[in-house]
Amino acid sequence: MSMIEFHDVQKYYEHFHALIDINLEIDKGETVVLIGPSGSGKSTLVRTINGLERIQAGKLIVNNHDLSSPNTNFDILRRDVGMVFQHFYLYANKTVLENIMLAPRIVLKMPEEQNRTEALKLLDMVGLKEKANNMPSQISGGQQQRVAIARSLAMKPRLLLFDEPTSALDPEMIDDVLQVIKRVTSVSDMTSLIVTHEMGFAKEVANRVIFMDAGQIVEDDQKESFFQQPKTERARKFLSKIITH
Ligand SMILES: Nc1ncnc2c1ncn2[C@@H]1O[C@H](COP(=O)(O)OP(=O)(O)OP(=O)(O)O)[C@@H](O)[C@H]1O
Repeated sequence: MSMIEFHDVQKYYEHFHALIDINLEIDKGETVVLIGPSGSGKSTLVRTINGLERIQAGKLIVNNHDLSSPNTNFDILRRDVGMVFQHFYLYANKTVLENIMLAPRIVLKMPEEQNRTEALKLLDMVGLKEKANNMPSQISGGQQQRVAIARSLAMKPRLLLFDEPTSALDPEMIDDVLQVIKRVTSVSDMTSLIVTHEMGFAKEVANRVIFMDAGQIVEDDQKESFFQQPKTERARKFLSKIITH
């Protein structure tokens, strides 16, 4: 069963053709990593999936919602589609625990006790239970990003999108966040699409790798084949330039 289907999708920013003939199908439960040079369209592609960017042509189906239709209800779509951004956007005037409990309380009308229990469980999962009553400004950037991940999970998304979740972090914070993402994507039956520049992480966590260049999907392959034998010269060049670890 598909979670995401792109059929001949085109996206323009004014006259700039940012996504060109995108055809892509991602099944429920897959963990897909999206890589490619800066400006190749990775963020744009991910942002079309929850309607932060609209497409101009083609068909885009996400969790059975047709995003190419003018009648799409994005509020309903976004209940099932979480997103973790480069910057964490926590509510600065609310505690870590309150940040996690807010959306389930308001959107899902979850009873308070259940909400608190589940939020604490999620904080435990991201290794931050002892920070529940701290304010976001009292924890590190890496810890804030782990709270943002817990906050997304609190809505029990079917699909979780990550847009360069570690690129705003100090190097020593990156590993903890990547380990949390790895844990989250391996224990649940959620579908995940992750834009990252961390190749070591992509090798560890992905089932499948999509490589974009200049607005197009150039390769779409199982992780092993992509990293061992990229099919195109563009992907070979990209892989030879980046530092792997
Ligand atoms: N709002 C916008 N208006 C006009 N052009 C845009 C807009 N957003 C992105 N672009 C352009 O679209 C192209 C793709 O951008 P996008 O951010 O999707 O690339 P990316 O692969 O995510 O890059 P990076 O790895 O640097 O984040 C770039 O050339 C960018 O300048």
